[in-house]
Formats: sequence, C-alpha cells, structure tokens
Amino acid sequence: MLSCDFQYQTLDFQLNMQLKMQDQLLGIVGASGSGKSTFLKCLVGLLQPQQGVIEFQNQTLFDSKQHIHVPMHQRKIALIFQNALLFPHMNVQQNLLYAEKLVIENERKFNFEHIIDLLELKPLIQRKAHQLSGGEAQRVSIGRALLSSPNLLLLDEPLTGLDRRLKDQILPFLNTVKEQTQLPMIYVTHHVDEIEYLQGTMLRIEHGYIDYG
Ligand SMILES: Nc1ncnc2c1ncn2[C@@H]1O[C@H](COP(=O)(O)OP(=O)(O)OP(=O)(O)O)[C@@H](O)[C@H]1O
Repeated sequence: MLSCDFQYQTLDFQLNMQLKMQDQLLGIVGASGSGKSTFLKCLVGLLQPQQGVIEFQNQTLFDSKQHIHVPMHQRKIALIFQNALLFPHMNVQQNLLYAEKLVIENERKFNFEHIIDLLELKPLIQRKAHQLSGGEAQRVSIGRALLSSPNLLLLDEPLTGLDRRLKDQILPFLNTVKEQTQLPMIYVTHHVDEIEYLQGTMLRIEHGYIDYG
C-alpha cells in the first residue's frame, strides 16, 4: 500500500506527512490551507518534498537520500481536480480514448465500454466539453482518469462547485467505482459526510500536520 514519511516546505508553509494507508479509501479533511492539496501534489509528483520517502505498492516513488524522484507520468497515479479539465476541442469519446491510448494494451485495467457503462456516459459521447453540465463533465473526468489505468486514484474536492442535486448524482458513481474497481483512493474534501458515504477512513490535517486528536 501507500507509505509516506516526508516533509515539504515553502517559505511560509511546512507539510509533515507520516502515514501508512491501510484501507481502500482514505478521506482527508482539514481547514483551508492546511496542506491537503499539497499532499496530493507530492504523491502525484507535481511537487517534490525536501526530504523523506514515499513508497507505493513496493515501489519507491520518492527518496531524498537515494535521490529518487519518479516523474509524474511513470507513477500511475491519477489526480481528479475540482474542475474537470477536459480537452475542449474533443468530444467525450475522444477525451476518453485519448487517455486510453496513452497506456499500452496489455497494461490497460479497464476498457472503454466498461467505463461508459460504469459511469453511464453513452448519451454523452458525441458532446463537446462545453456542452456538458458540471456534473457530467466530472463524470467524464473520472472516466478519463480510470482509462489512464492508475494504481492509485486521488480526488481533490471533486464535488466542490456542484449543487446538492449533482453531488447526489456523482457520489453513487464514485461509490460504484470504489466497489467495482477495488482501486485505492484518496479523497480530499471539506465534507465529512462524503467520506462517510464512501465508507472511507478519515484523516484530518491541521497546519501541515496529521491531527490524531
Ligand atoms: N501555488 C502556490 N504557491 C504558493 N503557496 C501555495 C500555493 N498553493 C498553495 N500554497 C500554500 O500552501 C499551503 C497549503 O495549501 P493547500 O492548497 O495544500 O491547502 P488545502 O488544505 O488544500 O486548502 P483548500 O482546502 O483551501 O484547498 C497554504 O499556506 C497555501 O497558501
């Protein structure tokens, strides 16, 4: 599983993470600015900690002493942001197939048809990104992340900006993804009820430290 013991520091912020992720879904909550997104960015390889170690499924992704910093595209970790970032000039099908084609065939975990069914995307496949609602676009971005065949799925406030009705639509899809794929997931949110719904274990970060209180 995931094992972290690292520090990431800027001029005015320090993140100290020591954890072993045991369960399939780890939910992370904490005040704005506490370091939740910074943690995900260190895992995916967008940011490089100053010191420490990050290991995932027996692979060292980062080790300051051994000068190991596996580049993002080799980590097999997908990150879903608050705003679905789809290619605007492509339709939904093209957006999805683009992600799939980046993975060599015998390493693909899911196929296109399976993802279309799982996320009920069939009625949308010919639409361009700007012809989708926020919730539909987020479903496509979840599908695209899955087709990149990740070993770990990171979700950074994926429901923020969606109204209650859309949240209530997307959460069951995320639950289906969790149940059907068995993918390890880390889910950052301000809403504890989302983690409870997804039956995740919960971790709180305060001012860059894990709060065990
Ligand atoms: N691009 C950046 N440049 C400089 N400082 C940043 C940058 N992004 C975040 N920070 C700072 O790093 C610290 C941690 O921010 P981070 O985004 O990880 O918090 P967060 O817990 O995800 O907050 P939120 O819940 O508001 O998304 C904060 O002090 C923030 O101001």
